[in-house]
Amino acid sequence: MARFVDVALPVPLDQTFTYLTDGREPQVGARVLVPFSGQRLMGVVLRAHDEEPTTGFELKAIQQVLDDTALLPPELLRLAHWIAQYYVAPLGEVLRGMLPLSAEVRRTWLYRITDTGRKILHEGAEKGSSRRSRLSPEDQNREYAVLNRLESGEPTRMATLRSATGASKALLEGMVRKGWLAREAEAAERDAARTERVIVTVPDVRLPKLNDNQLAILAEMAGAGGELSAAALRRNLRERTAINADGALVPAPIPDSTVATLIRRGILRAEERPLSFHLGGVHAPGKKHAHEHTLNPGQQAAFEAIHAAMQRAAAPAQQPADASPAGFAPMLLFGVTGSGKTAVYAAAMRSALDLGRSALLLVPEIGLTPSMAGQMHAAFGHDVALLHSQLTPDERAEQWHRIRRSEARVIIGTRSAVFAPIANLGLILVDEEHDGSYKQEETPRYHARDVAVMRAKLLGIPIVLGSATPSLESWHNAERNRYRLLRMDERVGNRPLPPVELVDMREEFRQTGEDALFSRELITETRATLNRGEQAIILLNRRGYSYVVMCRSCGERIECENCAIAMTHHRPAANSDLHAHAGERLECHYCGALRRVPQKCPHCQSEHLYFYGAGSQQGEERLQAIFPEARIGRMDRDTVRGRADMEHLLHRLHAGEINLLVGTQMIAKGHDIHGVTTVGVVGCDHALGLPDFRAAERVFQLITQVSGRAGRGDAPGRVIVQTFHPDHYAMRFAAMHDYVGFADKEKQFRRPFLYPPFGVLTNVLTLSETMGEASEWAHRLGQHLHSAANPGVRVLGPAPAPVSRLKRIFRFHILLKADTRQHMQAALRRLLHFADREGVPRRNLVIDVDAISLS
Ligand SMILES: Nc1ncnc2c1ncn2[C@@H]1O[C@H](COP(=O)(O)OP(=O)(O)OP(=O)(O)O)[C@@H](O)[C@H]1O
Ligand SMILES: [Zn+2]
Repeated sequence: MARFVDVALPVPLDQTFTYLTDGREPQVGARVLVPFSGQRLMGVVLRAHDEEPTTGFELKAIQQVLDDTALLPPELLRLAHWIAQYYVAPLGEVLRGMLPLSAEVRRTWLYRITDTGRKILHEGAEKGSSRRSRLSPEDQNREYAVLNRLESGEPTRMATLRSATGASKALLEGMVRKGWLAREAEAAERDAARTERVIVTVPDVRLPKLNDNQLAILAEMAGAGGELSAAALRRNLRERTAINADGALVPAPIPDSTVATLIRRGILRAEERPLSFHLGGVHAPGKKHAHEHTLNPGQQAAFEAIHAAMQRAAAPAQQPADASPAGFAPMLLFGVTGSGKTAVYAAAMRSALDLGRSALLLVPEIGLTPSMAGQMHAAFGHDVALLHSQLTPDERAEQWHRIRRSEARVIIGTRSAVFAPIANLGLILVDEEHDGSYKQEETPRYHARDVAVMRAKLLGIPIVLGSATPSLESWHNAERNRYRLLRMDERVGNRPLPPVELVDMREEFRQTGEDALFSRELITETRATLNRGEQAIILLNRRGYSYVVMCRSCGERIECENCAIAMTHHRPAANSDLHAHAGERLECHYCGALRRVPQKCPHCQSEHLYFYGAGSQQGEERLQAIFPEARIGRMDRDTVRGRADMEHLLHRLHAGEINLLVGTQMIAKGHDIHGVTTVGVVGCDHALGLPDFRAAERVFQLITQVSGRAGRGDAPGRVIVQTFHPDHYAMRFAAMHDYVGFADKEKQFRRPFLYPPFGVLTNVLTLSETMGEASEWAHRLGQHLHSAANPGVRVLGPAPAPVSRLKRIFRFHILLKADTRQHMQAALRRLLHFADREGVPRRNLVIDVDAISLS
């Protein structure tokens, strides 16, 4: 037995820690609790050995072994090592990110009867309890009760046994010592029974005479496909609106008791379902699910390429324990908006299952695209597990263990699902691979898309990155044949991509003399759309009412007290009890700070405060004034706080209850609403001016994606983009639906400056509560970087970060660009050593490899 174990701990130090095993040798990959500078920390065992450490410190012993077997399989341990190396992140922090949350540490015991136990039970049954025992007769009876209870062989939880038999924990442990029972740890069993109430329309009932409210409920249920969680239904009924005799939209709530009446009359039915299986029911009535389509030739070709790659990967039999990268097959599925990528994903995952493998689908944010999870649920039923950030720690643990026990073989999740402990993984899909939410913005600062590629490589399996607007990084890889390019250039059903018109807002001003928010063109087109009974979407990519509050006298903007960020003005919400922050206020969108709208300028006491820059809230108000008859909905962080809000909004859109939608970039995310024919883009220009080399790429992506929402049904679509920079190449190529043209142009700008994908980028930040310290550290690191021999590395800065203060922390940064990853990693290791020597605390240093946000 090994005397020592090396443990990775979640502390910002790039090393592991050695502990004495004290006779309890945990498996590599198991979790342990250990003492660490006065605390008890959970760590993961990486190595067991007999090499006496030479540090001279007195070694401590592990306090508790939490898992009998490795919680993380070797595959994920290898991935963790890669991440720690690649992102220059402490291994313990990487591992912590891989495991379900610490709620998991509370574990339960399962007891099982042994052969000895069975023998005792049978002897007792024959002879009565005549054995010699030090126990009281009551306790002896309890022991028999326990054995009886376990006789079937089913492992049973301690709590269940205790309440069923009255046995104490000590009594059970005594039985384990005598060898009558075996005990094993099982952390997740306790959550298996979590359920929720779902309301279902009973099919084929003859309807009795119903009143208006009852009919409205049935319509609501039909709109949701005949099935809705009780909570969602209750909420939809509470917030229901109707059009009154004057044509105005008025609140028309329906009491919950009406649902109960319908259940009593056998028209609806309530069912208890395991919680994890309600995956979002937003689906337009009559619309087919992704897996129900017969693939068109473009989809079929993409599918066949993926299928063939899976078959090749499956060929060598020794996976995954001895994975060779032979089956690794990265593919970029470049399919225009509305080309039907979801159906390709569904078909590919189906064939992974047919080959006896599991499949992982990563999505940017489940809350924003509930229909993706819903589609996969429709296709794969209870084979699906969901992992996303809105789960409670217990729910998360439950899903995690379902996956680990291979009860779910189709795993859908956001960023951290890339670490799901999936056995026999055969395919990884990354939807909307360009999406910024795949990047984790705290330690370990990994990019889930890139980690997914590495996981596929370590396992030797295919991976598909899908997008209508691939990141330049992925595109570059496809161009250099590192990724196989699969293209779908056509929309399904031969639908055309919508024509995009750029409206020059400078010209608009010259002609009208007015600084209008909406151009005449957009208003005319929107009116025509609404009159035709179609739907329109307008993007206003800032939330709130006005995003700048400025003093006319001194010119100062009102900034957040905690952050170097202008505050946004919010007006009271119309139906204010729905929102956490009602009332008129200023809000910081970085730290959430609120303050009252001041009467006077805080700097010069002038009373002339000026509010400008329309956000989505103001957009909604102005649109309502222009189109009083329109049924307007708003989609932004103020109206959509969770998945239920999003589902509710989408549901009303599909049902046509909303015919004009205004919102932030949330409206651009993958929604497939067939009635939308017109899309307007207002005020995207500011993003072009941001100090970030990806600004043009982001604007191109946003315009292309939001344009992609138009014309997905039978009627053709049309897009109107208002801009002050109609000649900017991001605008021009987006208007022409020319991704390749955009990428070529963009590369010309990036290549000479060694920006990704031509170079490797790292943003190094120093953080401190005092400006002096942050600045001084940055300058010392800067000096080191400028003077050290770091071949192939260019250094920009130090300088205050674009957001120079965030949540009261001052921020300086240095940008590093390198020709190769090796050069970058060498420079970063040297930098960390230097920082360590100079006493710059690791906590105050951010090393953001492949940084996505430079602010
Ligand atoms: N073979 C097919 N025939 C007809 N319709 C199809 C077919 N495949 C998919 N569809 C439908 O086409 C629409 C668009 O599909 P989907 O949402 O998957 O597009 P997408 O490629 O993901 O687009 P985006 O990038 O804009 O999200 C959906 O309504 C889907 O049901
Ligand atoms: Zn703030």
